Amino acid sequence: MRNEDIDLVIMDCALSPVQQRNLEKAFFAKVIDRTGLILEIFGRRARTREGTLQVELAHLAYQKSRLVRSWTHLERQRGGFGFLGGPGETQIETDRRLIEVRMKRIELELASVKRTRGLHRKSRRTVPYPIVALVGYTNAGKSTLFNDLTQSKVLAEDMLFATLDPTLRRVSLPHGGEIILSDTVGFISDLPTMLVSAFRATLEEVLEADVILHVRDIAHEDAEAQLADVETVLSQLGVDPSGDRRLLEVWNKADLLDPDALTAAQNSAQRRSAAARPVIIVSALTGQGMAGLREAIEHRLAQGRVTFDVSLEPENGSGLGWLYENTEVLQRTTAADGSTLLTIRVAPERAERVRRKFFADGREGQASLDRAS
Ligand SMILES: Nc1nc2c(ncn2[C@@H]2O[C@H](COP(=O)(O)OP(=O)(O)OP(=O)(O)O)[C@@H](O)[C@H]2O)c(=O)[nH]1
Ligand SMILES: [Mg+2]
Repeated sequence: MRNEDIDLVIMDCALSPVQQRNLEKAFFAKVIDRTGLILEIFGRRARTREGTLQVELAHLAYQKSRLVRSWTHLERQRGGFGFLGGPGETQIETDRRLIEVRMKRIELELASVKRTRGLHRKSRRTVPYPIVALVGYTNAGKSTLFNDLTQSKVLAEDMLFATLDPTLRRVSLPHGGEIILSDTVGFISDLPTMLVSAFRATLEEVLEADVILHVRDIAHEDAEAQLADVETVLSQLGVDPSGDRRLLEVWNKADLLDPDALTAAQNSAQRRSAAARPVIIVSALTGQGMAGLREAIEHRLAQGRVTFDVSLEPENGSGLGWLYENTEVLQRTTAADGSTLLTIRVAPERAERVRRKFFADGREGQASLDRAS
């Protein structure tokens, strides 16, 4: 190894600090493990305050876990004399406390950054745009898809974790509905749990989304394994991959499939969609299938939404304003007597407010539930 002029060895597994040290001695080169590498990449990609803080938190959690491990190792060496303590132990205890203090501080700062973002989200929520979140394995094409849908230029690169910070944009759907699309960090197999928890704040966007697009690189040789990995992370976050009705699978990079593979994919997508687990096949690069994706998002959002026909007195300007601000106005006409007739649509959780505000006399017959499925 010495002769090969190698500076860095990356092990695709987890290493204990002792293993790492022994390997460094043997290789005469710096050695890092899988988590160390992921942290390194994350550190380079972080752009926003939130991203930087999350990476730092993950780094500290990593360091702390390694202190614990070497501490038990020392314990074992000392056998039954642990109660005597020792210089090594004291040092490690101090280090650990210092790390904990810093982690606490970062968590507080993260909470405040997140609160500000939460406020933003809340003000966004009063504008009734549903949120559509992109999730998927790193390099699956989420950002490319995001750029196509939003006509913007978020960094999309053939590299791991090109996206680290959440990015939000507004998108218009074919029938005029608007959504907020959210691009986010990609997943990877064996994503260390400390990274998942450090990035929880970012990934929580996903939990609040109205539709979750799971973007898959369907041409990748490990497509099935990546599917399993992403579903594991989703479960860790509290999204049930097989039961959550908000999930839509997007099979991306269809342009890379040969005709036979494409036909096979189309057939299995059809079967899945018949079983109410819709799959949309696209190529974010060529644009193939993207119109279908937009429609599928729209369709999914319409599910469970309640449509009302509301009639407003001509002088009820505030009611009109409220409806435009809080609901999706599908149609508006003026009746002969000057009153305004509106057809509006709202998410199920808003339907009650509309009822109370405009149907106090209990004319429930005017609401109808969309049953598109
Ligand atoms: N051939 C082909 N390449 C694609 C397609 N979509 C994305 N790519 C390429 O795949 C690579 C990764 O795309 P990104 O959009 O950065 O992937 P991502 O999922 O955002 O990746 P991370 O942010 O790293 O998690 C880029 O080189 C894209 O050009 C597609 O439909 N077809
Ligand atoms: Mg990306």
